[in-house]
Amino acid sequence: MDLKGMIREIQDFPKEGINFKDITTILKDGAAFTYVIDKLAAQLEDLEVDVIVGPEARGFIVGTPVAYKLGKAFVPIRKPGKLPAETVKYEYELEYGTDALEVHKDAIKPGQRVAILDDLLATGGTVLATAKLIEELGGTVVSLNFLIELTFLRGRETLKDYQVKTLVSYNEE
Ligand SMILES: O=P(O)(O)OC[C@H]1O[C@H](OP(=O)(O)OP(=O)(O)O)[C@H](O)[C@@H]1O
Ligand SMILES: Nc1ncnc2[nH]cnc12
Repeated sequence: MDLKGMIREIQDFPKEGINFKDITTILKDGAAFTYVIDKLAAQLEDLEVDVIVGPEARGFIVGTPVAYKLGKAFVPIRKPGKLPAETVKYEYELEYGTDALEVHKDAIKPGQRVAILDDLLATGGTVLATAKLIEELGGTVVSLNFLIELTFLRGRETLKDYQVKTLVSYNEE
């Protein structure tokens, strides 16, 4: 499956200088979407994962079907003010700005084994923040899995303490 050929690239979105990788062109193709979810799920088969965690919003798109396929729990990580119960918060930087993420305090039981899923690894800030939130709750992050990696942004260096797996990589903007 030529995933790279199916990912649409939009220059200067959401601001000048960013070459946006648009996965909606994969999502709207049932066979391609199924292929991606099956591949991401297969990477987790031997890791005895208890919980799949995904950051808003595109982490939900890849995380929830993988959790369903593996028969595992899903925990959403959300932008501030969206989760209704008591939360913990972590602030982080993105390729284009800064943001913060939250998780419910009771979302993870201490000792649970967690895989974090997202569509794209850029600087690694989003998923590092997600991993820190999980660890603050006592979870163990056993894998970070992405559809796309922008290698030139060196996210793997930010995430050097973790196992990182990706399906498609871009070596230059
Ligand atoms: O590795 P990083 O530099 O952190 O960048 C990657 C993150 O950026 C995008 O999300 P975005 O914050 O644009 O939010 P969205 O999923 O709601 O579109 C993407 O879905 C990743 O979560
Ligand atoms: N270049 C990019 N394309 C799509 N999503 C992103 N998130 C951060 N950088 C991105």
